[in-house]
Amino acid sequence: MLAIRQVSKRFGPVEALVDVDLVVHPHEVVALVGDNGAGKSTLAKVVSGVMAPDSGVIELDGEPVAIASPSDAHQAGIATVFQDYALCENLDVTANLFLGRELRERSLMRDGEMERVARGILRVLTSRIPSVRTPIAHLTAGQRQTVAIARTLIGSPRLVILDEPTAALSVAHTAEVLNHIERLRELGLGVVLISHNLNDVRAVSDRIEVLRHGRNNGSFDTRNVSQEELLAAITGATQVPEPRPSDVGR
Ligand SMILES: Nc1ncnc2c1ncn2[C@@H]1O[C@H](COP(=O)(O)OP(=O)(O)OP(=O)(O)O)[C@@H](O)[C@H]1O
Repeated sequence: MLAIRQVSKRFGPVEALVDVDLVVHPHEVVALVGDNGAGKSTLAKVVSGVMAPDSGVIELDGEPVAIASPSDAHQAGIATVFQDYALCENLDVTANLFLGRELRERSLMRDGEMERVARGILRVLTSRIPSVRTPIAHLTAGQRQTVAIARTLIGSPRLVILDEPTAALSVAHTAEVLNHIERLRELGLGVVLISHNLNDVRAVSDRIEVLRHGRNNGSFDTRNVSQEELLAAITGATQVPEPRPSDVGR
């Protein structure tokens, strides 16, 4: 569905991305991992139209597409949840889901219809948010992440990119968000999960792509990769053998 080919992006002397490739299929969760500064967020921003790459091609269904703005990405069916969630605290769940894309009939907002759709989306995600009329300010961090993910489903996306969705969450809320990611896959979407948490990545992804210093540094089937292989790809280290007892103190 999505293919990123040979994408590069530089910030002055910093090579944030160098000839990066990434492919995502429908019904697939691809985890994008790498150390701080590896280029993960830059790649997410390029695919979501927040910043333009210096070179490279983005293809959807095998056809090159120009994603020059977030609105282009939205039109192409690409939705992204960034780390700050970008929710309005004073507005309720429904208003946040439809922010800037409100359903209207002539000039009147179709509140009832928006509420119905909001409830439907939260049901699909098996969310535990009690009411779609609750203001965001009254929600837990986990529930806010749920709303941010639910918002991606307005407008029927094909690909959802989640940038560190569990970074600020408790164990229970993390489990809930991982469950939402599984639901997105069941719905047939492609998901790119950017995460530092290898437990989360292992729990929910089908494939793991490693970035290191802005370059591809390994592609693994989640079921078959060992923790050591993953860490070696992330850190760039080759396997260091354990010191033998006879070496200790030398
Ligand atoms: N707007 C910018 N201006 C200058 N340098 C930037 C900018 N955005 C990112 N960089 C640099 O590009 C490189 C890649 O950054 P990026 O944020 O994509 O990495 P990351 O893998 O997402 O890291 P983290 O896990 O810490 O979020 C880093 O060296 C970073 O300092």
